[in-house]
Amino acid sequence: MPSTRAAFHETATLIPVAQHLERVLAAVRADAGAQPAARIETVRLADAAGRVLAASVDAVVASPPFDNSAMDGFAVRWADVASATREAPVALRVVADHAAGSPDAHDAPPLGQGEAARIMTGAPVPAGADTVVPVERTDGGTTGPEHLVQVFDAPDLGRHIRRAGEDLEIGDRLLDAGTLLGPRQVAAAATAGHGTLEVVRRPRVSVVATGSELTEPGEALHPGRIPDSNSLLLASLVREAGCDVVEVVRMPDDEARLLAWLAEREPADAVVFTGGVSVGAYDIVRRVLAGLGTVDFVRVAMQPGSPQAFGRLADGTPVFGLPGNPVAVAVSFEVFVRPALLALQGRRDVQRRRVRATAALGWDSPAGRLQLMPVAFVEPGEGDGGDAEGDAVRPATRGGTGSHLSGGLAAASGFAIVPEHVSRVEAGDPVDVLVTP
Ligand SMILES: Nc1nc2c(c(=O)[nH]1)N[C@H]1C(S)=C(S)[C@@H](COP(=O)(O)OP(=O)(O)OC[C@H]3O[C@@H](n4cnc5c(N)ncnc54)[C@H](O)[C@@H]3O)O[C@H]1N2
Ligand code: MOO
Repeated sequence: MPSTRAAFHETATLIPVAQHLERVLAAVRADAGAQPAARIETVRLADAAGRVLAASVDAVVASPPFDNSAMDGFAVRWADVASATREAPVALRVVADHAAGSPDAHDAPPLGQGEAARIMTGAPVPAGADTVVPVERTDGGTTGPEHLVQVFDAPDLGRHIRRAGEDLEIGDRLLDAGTLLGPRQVAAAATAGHGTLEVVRRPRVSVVATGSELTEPGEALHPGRIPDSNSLLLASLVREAGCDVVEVVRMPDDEARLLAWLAEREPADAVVFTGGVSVGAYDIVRRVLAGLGTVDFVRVAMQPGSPQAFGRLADGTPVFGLPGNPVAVAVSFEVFVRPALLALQGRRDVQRRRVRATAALGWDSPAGRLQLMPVAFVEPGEGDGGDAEGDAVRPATRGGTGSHLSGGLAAASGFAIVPEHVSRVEAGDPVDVLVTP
């Protein structure tokens, strides 16, 4: 029977969350700075949403690229129509017709006195014209040999013309390196003249769940067994953080299996283990990785998710050892792994959005530890804090703080952050919430 004696030599020192995070971020930022060329690839704009920019992006064409009409109507010389009223309209000769996309306006002779050009929204404004009269302020123009338009009412000088470069001048900085590209950023890059962008190659991440009790989800449970939920959770969180999952492995608590996997694993930019990091007799991740001498096993002043491991495998790959309890895994990922995976991609802001909310129900928190409580947002009126201002939250798990209550994670929309010095959150107290998808 394996010994647990080593456990009794553990130091009980709790490391502050910020200190452990700093150590993790410093290590992965060093990796992100190494071999910059190998970390970059060029993608078409159509494939760029969800990627992180490797280099800043400047406008190579102006927006708009040329002066164009903001209205369907008539391009005019303002001085010709300044006096127009419904009672005394001004008649102009319609000498051209400019549709959006038509190159004609660029080459057309300048509008002369008493002349107008019919123009559609987005069409280039011809030389000589300084104002566009919307069609509603005219008789619409006549057809026939004498193309005339009656202007009933003059807009201000220069109205309804969208000037070249008023949105972006050539050379304007559009996006900074490290920006996560979404639909709006990709569309803006198209406007600014780009067809492709340089992005950071997606980090490749392996996920390994250890535990002899773990069973394929959906399969019949033999006595003592539970479904493996952590590997699914981690693989989808890894993808949500912009990475590719290269391997998802489930293995029993068997040192030989772990050593064999380490010897033949796929190359990766990071490896995330769950389970087997604590002081149990069968905690193989701890036994094997601690033996490498490059992985530290620590206790962080956090609840849940206190036991944490971080370091490097023999070939230098960063490795996380997260605890096995499912809520602890979800919290550990948010607090340490996700920021690290974003930093590996050169993202500057690696933290989730935080909102201030109100506790709808009270709960306990362990003094001396930062608590991350999975919470659900409650509808106004639901729960005790119904009259509180702003969003209200309640613990998502039915039983409170237990880190095995993974079913309750289904209701969570974030994690309330309870500071170390607080031992009880009362209904009505303000709490900061990390908002997660
Ligand atoms: N004597 C002590 N025992 C424990 C301590 C301690 O300080 N002293 N810490 C407890 C805390 S807190 C945590 S967290 C766990 C961490 O232990 P391990 O990382 O070694 O995790 P396991 O023992 O392998 O598993 C813990 C728990 O989680 C379940 N589990 C594991 N993997 C999965 C998975 N893939 N899917 C779903 N559930 C999983 C596992 O069955 C256990 O119930 O240690 C405490 N004990
Ligand atoms: O640290 Mo454990 O993660 O509380 O369950």
